[in-house]
Order: sequence, then C-alpha cells, then structure tokens
Amino acid sequence: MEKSSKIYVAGHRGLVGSAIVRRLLKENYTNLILKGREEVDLTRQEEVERFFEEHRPEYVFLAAARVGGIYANNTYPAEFIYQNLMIECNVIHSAYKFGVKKLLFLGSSCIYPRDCPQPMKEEYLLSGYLEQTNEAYAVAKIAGLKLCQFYKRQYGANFISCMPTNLYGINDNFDLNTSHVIPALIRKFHEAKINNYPYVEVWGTGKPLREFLYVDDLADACVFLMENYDDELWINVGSGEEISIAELAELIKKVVGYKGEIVFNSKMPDGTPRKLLDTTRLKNLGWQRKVGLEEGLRMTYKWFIDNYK
Ligand SMILES: NC(=O)C1=CN([C@@H]2O[C@H](COP(=O)(O)OP(=O)(O)OC[C@H]3O[C@@H](n4cnc5c(N)ncnc54)[C@H](OP(=O)(O)O)[C@@H]3O)[C@@H](O)[C@H]2O)C=CC1
Ligand SMILES: C[C@H]1O[C@H](OP(=O)(O)OP(=O)(O)OC[C@H]2O[C@@H](n3cnc4c(=O)[nH]c(N)nc43)[C@H](O)[C@@H]2O)[C@@H](O)[C@@H](O)C1=O
Repeated sequence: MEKSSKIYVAGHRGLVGSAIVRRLLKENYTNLILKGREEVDLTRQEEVERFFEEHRPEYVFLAAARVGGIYANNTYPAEFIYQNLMIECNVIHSAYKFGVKKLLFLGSSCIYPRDCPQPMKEEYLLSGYLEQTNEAYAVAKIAGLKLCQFYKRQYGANFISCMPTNLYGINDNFDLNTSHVIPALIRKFHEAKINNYPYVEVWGTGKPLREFLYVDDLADACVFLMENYDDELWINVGSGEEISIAELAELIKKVVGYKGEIVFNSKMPDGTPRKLLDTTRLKNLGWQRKVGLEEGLRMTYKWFIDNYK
C-alpha cells in the first residue's frame, strides 16, 4: 500500500474497524474511504456496487459484520447468518468486479470444530461439528474465507483472510445483552462498584477457556498481513495465551477495584470449552502481539470510564 492509496475500511466505526483506522492514520495513510451503513448498507448488492463504482477503492479491510457475544449469537442465528453472508458476498464480489488490488477479510476463531485438537491449526477447518451457540455466524465466516480462496483461485483476485481470536479494547460494544465477555464484565463490575451491589453475575460455570487479543494488536496484524501475506490459506491471529472465564472475572474484578462477590449463573451457556489458536504461521512471518491481558484490560477500563455514556 502507498501512503496515497485509496483504502476502504468497511465497518470503520466498530471495535476492529476503528482500530484499523487508528493504525492507518498513525502511519500517514490518509486517503481512507469511511462510509457508515446510513450511506451504504452492505447487505444491499446494488448499493454496494454503486459505492465501489463511485469510489474505486484499491485496498479493502472487510471489518463490517453482524457481531455479538454468545447470547446474541444464540438468540438471533437467522440474522447472523443472513447479514454476514450478504455483507461478504456483496463486498467480495464488488471488490473483484471493480478491480480492488487487495482485500483482507476478517473471519473468526469460532470457525473451527467445537472439539478440535488444541491449539487449532488452520488445516483443522471443517474436520468436525461446530459449536452450536455460534454455528450460524461460523458458517457465514467459513463461507467468507472460502469466497476469498476461490476468487483468488479462479480469478487471481488477491483476497486474503485472517481468523482472529476473541478481541477486546477501546470502543467495544458494552451492551450487556449483545456484547462479548470482557466488555460485559468490565461494565458489570464497574456498575457494581459505584452502586455497591453485593455481587456480580458471571454467565456459565466459569470453566471454559478463552484466548484474548487487544484490538490494537489485531489492527497491527491486519496492516502487517495486507503488506506481507498473499496466500490462499486463511491465517490465525491470536495471543497464544488462554485463561478460564473464572480467572478472567477475578482479573477484571481486580482491575476495576470491586470488593464484592462473584456468582456464576450456570443457566447461561458456556459455549465452546476451549478455542486456542495455533499462530505458528503468523509467528513465522515475524508478527508478535505487544499488549498483555492485564495491560489491555486497564486501558479498556480507563476508556470505558472516560467515554461510556
Ligand atoms: N469482536 C470480536 O471478538 C471478534 C470480531 N471478529 C470480526 O471482526 C470484524 C469486526 O468485528 P467488531 O469490530 O467486533 O464488530 P462491531 O460490531 O464493533 O463493528 C461492526 C461494524 O460493521 C458495521 N456493519 C454491520 N452491518 C452493516 C451493514 N449492513 N452495512 C454497513 N455496515 C455494517 C457496523 O456499522 P454500525 O457502526 O453502523 O453499526 C460496525 O461499524 C467482524 O468481521 C467480526 O466477525 C473476529 C473475531 C473476534
Ligand atoms: C468472539 C468469538 O467468540 C464468541 O463466542 P464466545 O467466546 O463464547 O463469546 P462470549 O465472549 O460472549 O463468551 C465467552 C464466555 O464468557 C462467558 N461469560 C460470562 N459472563 C458473561 C457475560 O456477562 N457476557 C458474555 N457475553 N459472556 C459471558 C460466556 O458464558 C462464555 O462461556 C462468538 O459469539 C463470536 O462473536 C466470535 O467470533
């Protein structure tokens, strides 16, 4: 990418999209195309084709999607599969039709089988049944990486895919029904602290293990891959470290400074027991994450206090 290249960040207002914009601006890529859904609804093919015809982006970071935590995925599967399939098909096909030089699609670590050997290698895709709570989203994400793979194979389009682990950071979604675990617990512990609630409810048993990556590290990896990766095979992006939900809750409780109790609600789903990514291929390319979990949690909590209304 040249500093003057026309770069479209789809989903630029989201957790990931806004981090990619921060990363690009820091490196003086200033010719960014940033359009919200009120200007182009990416589920509408005609709107997307008109947008690409008018703006002719050279590079595309496809970070727009219908995204949510375990409860949202489990509650709205039709919306998750439909909206994500439409966004992927429309953006990836228009990128091909209007000659985009390179596109990076963001998938997710939940594409791998629920009982996959750990850590999960890229080659393990489709080797077993998916986790039920996010099957709709996972099927859409698998279709997205396959679209990139086959458009590269048949048309020679330079479209690549990365599969990030669970992400968190500033400008995340803190809605308690649709968010992921870290923003949800930051908000729950904060509200319990300022209101003197006796306990905080954590969903599930606390036993599942999760891997987390700070969103600015992910954004750095996305720019790195756009510059250095051209393979047909999708590539995992993770921190290489996992933690149980119970230990995560204790860590967030410490970061927030809450003194009350933690109560587990086992009526809420645990989801997949583990999903640690094998990031050997990315490491061999020379990329490493920089922000550790406690440091990332402290930065996210500070942002939450300063910004969340
Ligand atoms: N968060 C995580 O833990 C992980 C996320 N990912 C992937 O990263 C990508 C970004 O996720 P994240 O940033 O967390 O999600 P967010 O929900 O924070 O952001 C999604 C963005 O997509 C936009 N969008 C959604 N639907 C449409 C539409 N129909 N037309 C136009 N824009 C639309 C939203 O716009 P608006 O602001 O108007 O709502 C929003 O800006 C996704 O592909 C996700 O699958 C992968 C692994 C983990
Ligand atoms: C990111 C990736 O992975 C996502 O799946 P997930 O990792 O299961 O999502 P999650 O972060 O919502 O939950 C992680 C764990 O945490 C527990 N948990 C405790 N207490 C709360 C709580 O208060 N909220 C939430 N959301 N979870 C909680 C929860 O019960 C579960 O055991 C996909 O949705 C999909 O988005 C995807 O691509």
